[in-house]
Amino acid sequence: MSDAKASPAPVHSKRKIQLVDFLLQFRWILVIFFVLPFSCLYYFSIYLGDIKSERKSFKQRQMEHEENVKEVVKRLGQRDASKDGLVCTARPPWVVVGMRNVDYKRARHFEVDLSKFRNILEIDTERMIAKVEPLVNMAQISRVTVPMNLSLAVLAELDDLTVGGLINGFGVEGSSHIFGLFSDTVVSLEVVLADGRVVRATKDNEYSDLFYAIPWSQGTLGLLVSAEIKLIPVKEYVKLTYKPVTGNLKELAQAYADSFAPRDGDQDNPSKVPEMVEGMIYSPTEGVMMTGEYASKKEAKQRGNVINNYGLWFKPWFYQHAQTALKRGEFVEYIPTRDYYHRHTRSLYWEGKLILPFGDQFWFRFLLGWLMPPKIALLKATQSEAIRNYYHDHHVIQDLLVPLYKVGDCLEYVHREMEVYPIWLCPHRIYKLPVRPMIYPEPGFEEHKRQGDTKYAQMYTDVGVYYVPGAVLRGEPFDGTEKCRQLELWLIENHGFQAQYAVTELTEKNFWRMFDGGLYEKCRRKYKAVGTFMNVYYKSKKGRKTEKEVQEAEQEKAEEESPEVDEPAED
Ligand SMILES: NC(=O)C1=CN([C@@H]2O[C@H](COP(=O)(O)OP(=O)(O)OC[C@H]3O[C@@H](n4cnc5c(N)ncnc54)[C@H](OP(=O)(O)O)[C@@H]3O)[C@@H](O)[C@H]2O)C=CC1
Ligand SMILES: C=C(/C=C/[C@@H](C)[C@H]1CC[C@H]2C3=CC=C4C[C@@H](O)CC[C@]4(C)[C@H]3CC[C@]12C)C(C)C
Repeated sequence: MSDAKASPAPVHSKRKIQLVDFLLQFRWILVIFFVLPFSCLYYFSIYLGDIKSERKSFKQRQMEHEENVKEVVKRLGQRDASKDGLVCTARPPWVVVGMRNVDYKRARHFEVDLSKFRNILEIDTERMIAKVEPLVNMAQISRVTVPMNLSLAVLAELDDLTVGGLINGFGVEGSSHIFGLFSDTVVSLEVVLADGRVVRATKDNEYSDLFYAIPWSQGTLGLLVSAEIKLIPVKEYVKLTYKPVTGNLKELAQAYADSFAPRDGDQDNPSKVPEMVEGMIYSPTEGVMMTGEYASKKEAKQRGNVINNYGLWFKPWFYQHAQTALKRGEFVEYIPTRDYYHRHTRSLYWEGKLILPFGDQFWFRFLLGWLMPPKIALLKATQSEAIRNYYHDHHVIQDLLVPLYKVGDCLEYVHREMEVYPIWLCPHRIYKLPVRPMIYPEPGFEEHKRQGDTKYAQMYTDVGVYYVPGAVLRGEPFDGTEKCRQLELWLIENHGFQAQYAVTELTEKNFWRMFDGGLYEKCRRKYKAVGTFMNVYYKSKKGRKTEKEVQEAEQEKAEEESPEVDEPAED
């Protein structure tokens, strides 16, 4: 019998208005007078740091990198296992992009400061590789590579996302139906292990197990100090086609699949598969599918073509602009490539609407649009406990990774249980690998020859569900915690995965039903992470860590080491 039972029919009683409703309603005052100006200064100081970094030669950056790695090794060596806590990075909880409370950083732990690791170390145009440190963020890398007509193969959308977070967690973008997740575009990882050894892990060297185990491990196998990432050639513009679709949710899901996955299975044929894809579902009956191709400046500037300089501060928010296709019909425009990559940043997808309800109005965009977006770190630093809890209890921010053929079911589930719109759809491959990492395709998927699948990868979709649920908008009760728990069970039953930046209610048993722990545990023991780094479930679990939990985590020992696993790793 199904574990993830659908909830009973909606209760139409009214939810009591609480203090937090007022806090949210008037949050814009704090945002306009404090968060936005300080965000601007914050962004500017980061920008100055980037410029300072860019003025150094690659050689100098590499030399500094080597010194900084030595400092990390030294710091790890200073840890006294008998009294210090387990290791994690020194990034404060409020600085990170995710929704989790990062409670493990509020309990006993041993911090390693990686803040100096913010340089682009090399752009190798022959190997088509960017070597970067883990705190390099998406805005920084696109600012350097796009003018060179190069880009990371998967360039995650929000400016502030870091390479370290995207590799140790997950990253996805409109090109992921070709290249997979962010971690699939990584060529090598330079990692400081628990015992202080610095190793370079690639797909096919002696550390290939570590290479495959690091994605989704949340920094619990070692400290990443640099990564080589695949670059692709790009052009100055993206020619974007907005196609409106109507029908029921299953029909919308099919139209979305048809927008990038040829029904004849010719998924690797560039003439049939667009270079970029995303879908927006605006209601149970309406959506807009967007497909993009890189285009040269010459092509974009040809007579009759519409250029949309989307980076200009007063431009309408992207999801609203795309929605106009429902009224005006299919249209095409040329967007400068970097503006396209960061198209959802200014409005934080559509979460900006709740934070600044008039942020999308023309007068606001024109006067203050240049200050947008508020820095997520400052929003988090200034949100009270009440607002934080509100986001857990009466809001949904989740990314659901589901097989493409289940997108229709997933949309119906989300509609029935949460009624959140708009919904973001972004296809991505999950590769069949020689080993089984934490996330993996459905066993035997290739036999079904489903739309989007190839012999070597199953096509998935990131279903992004962010916003206020219908019940909450109507003033009815909504139990966010229970809805989240049910959603996670639905994902487990449907071979789906939950993005780890989002809040989770998973028990440890269910966490390891969703994610595969085989390779991860093996690497934890082989690379002596047990007893030095926290366990990924301990990091993910919601709620303050009790002293008992902290002690248990610190005392965790690899009790069932199999001899084959226990072999010391070679240098
Ligand atoms: N478009 C997209 O793909 C989007 C992705 N996201 C997700 O948001 C998350 C947050 O991003 P961000 O703020 O950049 O990352 P975080 O700083 O939140 O890092 C995420 C995890 O990775 C670990 N980590 C980060 N850097 C290192 C390192 N150098 N060595 C070892 N472990 C490391 C962190 O460990 P520790 O806890 O020790 O600090 C943490 O557990 C990402 O994981 C990403 O998946 C969110 C929005 C959009
Ligand atoms: C995963 C993706 C995108 C996700 C974004 C929509 C969310 C990622 C982090 C989210 C936020 C973090 C912290 C916040 C502070 C709160 O006070 C308000 C909400 C928010 C700004 C929140 C908003 C949604 C996110 C930006 C990709 C894969 C598309």
